[in-house]
This record gives sequence, C-alpha cells and structure tokens, in this order.
Amino acid sequence: MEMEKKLKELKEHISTYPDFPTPGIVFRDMFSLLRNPAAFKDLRDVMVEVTKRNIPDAQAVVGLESRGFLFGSVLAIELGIPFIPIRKPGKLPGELNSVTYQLEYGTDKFEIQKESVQPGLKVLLVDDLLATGGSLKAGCQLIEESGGEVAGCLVIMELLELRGRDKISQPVFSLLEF
Ligand SMILES: O=P(O)(O)OC[C@H]1O[C@H](OP(=O)(O)OP(=O)(O)O)[C@H](O)[C@@H]1O
Ligand SMILES: Nc1ncnc2[nH]cnc12
Repeated sequence: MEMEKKLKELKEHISTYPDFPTPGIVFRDMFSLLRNPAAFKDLRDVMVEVTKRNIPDAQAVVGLESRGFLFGSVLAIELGIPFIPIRKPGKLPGELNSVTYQLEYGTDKFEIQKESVQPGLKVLLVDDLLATGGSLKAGCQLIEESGGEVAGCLVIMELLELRGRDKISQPVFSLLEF
C-alpha cells in the first residue's frame, strides 16, 4: 500500500477526546491506534521509511518520556542504532543535563544522562505528538547542550493550529496532521 493511503487509514485509528485533561484541550489518543496490531505495524513501516528517506545519517534515536519511548524504541531497533531516553526529573542516575519547558497544559523539566551523548552525535529526536512545541524544543536544547547534533525530529501527530514547528529550527517530520 502506498504511504498516503496508509497514513489516511492510520489517522482513522486515532480517537479524539474534547476537553481532556482540561477544558479547551482536544486530546488525540494514540493508544487507540496501538490497540490495533496491523495499524501499529503499518505505523512502524511508515516511521522507518520517512526516517530513511529524510534523516538517513541519524546515529542514535532520542525519545521523550513517556509516549516518545514507545515509538523511539521501535525505530531504534528497526534502524539498528542506540536508543537514548530524555526523562522527567529524578528518574535517571548519574551525571545529568537538564532543561525546564512549557507544556500545552503546565510546565515540566527534562533530564538526559551526560554520558549518553558523545560529542557530535547525530540524533533523531522522536515524540508522539507536537502541540505547542515546548517539549520538542526543550529536547533539542538538551541534546545540543550535551554536545549532540539534532539531525531531525519525528513526531507521529502534529496539531497544526498550535504552530509548534515554528519554535523548532531543526527539520521536523510529522506523519498525521490534525
Ligand atoms: O508540543 P507540546 O506542547 O510540548 O506538547 C507535546 C507533549 O505533550 C505530551 O507529553 P506529556 O508531558 O503529557 O507526557 P506523556 O508522554 O508522559 O504523557 C506529548 O507526549 C508531548 O511530549
Ligand atoms: N492535544 C493533545 N493530545 C494528546 N496529547 C497531547 N499532549 C499535548 N497536547 C496533547
């Protein structure tokens, strides 16, 4: 099946919840897609194809906690490159770099292990969803502060009207647009 058709079908597997978790937020639930094994497999194939086509020189996948871990780890296995986590505070051992950022609903802090990023490492940053762009921007900042280079970002879903990609100077690829 060609990519466009696959993407159209995948989008139909995303359930929508108005006013969750707070009034005014339209929540796009990717877990409804993951419940369907054939759809999850198709999503994996599309992620791999888009990455190989657009970010072929990625040397590691960095995933953002927590939903970014699900897709980032699948991609790292398929590409045969390391998976590196960026986590919420207090979860990672060892020497860390950290950054504080704004969410669509609230603020939070991210941490990465210094030893996980070698100087000049070309990174593919992965998350489930791009909303205001605060998380992805913080992720890029953290990778660069740690000595890495963001070769590109991949998100499964993008909420277009929030214009999150305007905050990101690195190339951003999204699969399903809302
Ligand atoms: O573009 P932004 O406005 O920054 O929003 C997108 C981020 O918000 C959600 O994460 P959340 O902090 O809810 O964490 P979770 O994945 O652990 O549920 C989502 O998984 C993205 O990481
Ligand atoms: N609207 C939304 N739907 C799902 N996850 C989100 N994370 C941030 N905003 C979101």
